[in-house]
Amino acid sequence: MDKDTIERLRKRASQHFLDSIAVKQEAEKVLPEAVAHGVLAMVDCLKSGGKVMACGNGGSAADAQHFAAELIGRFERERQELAAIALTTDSSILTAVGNDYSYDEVFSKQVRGLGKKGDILLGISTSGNSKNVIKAIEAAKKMGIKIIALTGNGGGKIAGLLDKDDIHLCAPSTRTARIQETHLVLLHGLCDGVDHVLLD
Ligand SMILES: O=C(CO)[C@@H](O)[C@H](O)[C@H](O)[C@H](O)COP(=O)(O)O
Ligand SMILES: [Zn+2]
Repeated sequence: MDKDTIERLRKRASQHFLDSIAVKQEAEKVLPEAVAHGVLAMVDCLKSGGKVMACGNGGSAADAQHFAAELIGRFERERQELAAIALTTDSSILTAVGNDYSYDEVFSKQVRGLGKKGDILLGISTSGNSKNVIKAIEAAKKMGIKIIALTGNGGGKIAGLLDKDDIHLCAPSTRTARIQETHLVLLHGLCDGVDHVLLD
């Protein structure tokens, strides 16, 4: 690899760090209070025997699974297992519902099948416009399930579905990668807050 190519790639990699830092600094100005509300909602839900159901597509599916793993397993400290499930992992459910109904229904049918009043739906969509996440939110709201929505891009259509009982964490960017990177900080902030309330 010639030196010019290395330098060009080094600059691009450097710019990713700088752009990511800038979005996170903006997010830090506007989102921490909503994270605090999200933490308290989750602790209330979990202490009352509820569970957190998480869903999203692509990178956000990975985020949903990452978050469920940290609640069931652990974040930074040992504690009791917490009830969380990612709706993105059962390939038989995803393929059957996607094939027989529509991909738009893959999360909403699981919400109706598994969810109960008092649970929380953690819906993750960088655009705020993924139809299967929207339908999951609509299903959850009909069942008395509170929504914590992680979005970006101004919140997209999801922003219009939420009411004052829900929690909206909208990353201040229009770029999917930057939004995803901010979502990870938000998810770790939620984990840390839950541990703090339960353990300290
Ligand atoms: O990770 C990436 C791009 O960074 C992709 O896999 C991305 O998550 C997918 O295109 C998703 O389908 C986007 O959906 P959403 O975040 O707009 O709801
Ligand atoms: Zn990505």
